[in-house]
Amino acid sequence: MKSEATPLLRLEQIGFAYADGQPVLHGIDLQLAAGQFHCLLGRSGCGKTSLLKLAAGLLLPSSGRVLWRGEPVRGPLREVAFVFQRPTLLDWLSVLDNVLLPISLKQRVTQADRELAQHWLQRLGLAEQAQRRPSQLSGGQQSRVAVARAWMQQPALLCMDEPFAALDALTREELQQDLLAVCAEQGSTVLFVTHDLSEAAFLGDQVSLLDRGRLQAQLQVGAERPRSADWRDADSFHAQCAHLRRQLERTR
Ligand SMILES: Nc1ncnc2c1ncn2[C@@H]1O[C@H](COP(=O)(O)OP(=O)(O)OP(=O)(O)O)[C@@H](O)[C@H]1O
Repeated sequence: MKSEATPLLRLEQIGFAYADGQPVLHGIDLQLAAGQFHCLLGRSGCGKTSLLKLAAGLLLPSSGRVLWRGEPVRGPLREVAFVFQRPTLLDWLSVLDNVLLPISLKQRVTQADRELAQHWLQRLGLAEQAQRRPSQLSGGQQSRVAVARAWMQQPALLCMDEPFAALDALTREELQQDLLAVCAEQGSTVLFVTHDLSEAAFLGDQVSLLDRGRLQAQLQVGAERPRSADWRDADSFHAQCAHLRRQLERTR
């Protein structure tokens, strides 16, 4: 019998190598409880995306195991939604139909599905854009559509791979703020890849710092939720960033 304390996701001593045989990840232990926001932080090429794919069952480990609700993962997890750096929207569909895509690929779209999609578009400030094509939107708006589409799936875990990295600094901060607000409303569990330490400090409850495929440190971010935009100006936020920077500087 699984205890109440079974984490949603547990990675045990994960090692991974791609087909070319080069090891990419070594002995990673990580766990994620329901409702947590966990950031994977590290320099380019340290293995963040590979770890995210392993967590979602898109890759299988070479050694160790991934447990989802206490059960070994053997393939892609259906309860997981992904948001990538590029929004990957289909330009021959309207914004609304892009948001509905996870549903329309599986079954006939109902009126309730349309209402839910409209809800997410409205929640992310895109109500006016529903009938436009993705190419008619700004980069920030396209990222919002990708986030709305992920929420349509009502995922138990949201995996995000540098979703805001291509955006300008202010738009990125607005999206981070909106993401936190929706996560708080939904009680979402998020695994979020970034190489931006201030993004990790602002969003994460925990930050796992990766260095050349190894977990170098795991840090708790001591700030309470909800975190407002004002927190970015607070001494405690700057202290978190400075702490992460010192840890990151130890990596190469
Ligand atoms: N399909 C693949 N086949 C072989 N090696 C790969 C493949 N994908 C990634 N790698 C290698 O695995 C290592 C980790 O890559 P990964 O994309 O996980 O890092 P990352 O930290 O997400 O990088 P970035 O921040 O630049 O996106 C790199 O050395 C990369 O070259």
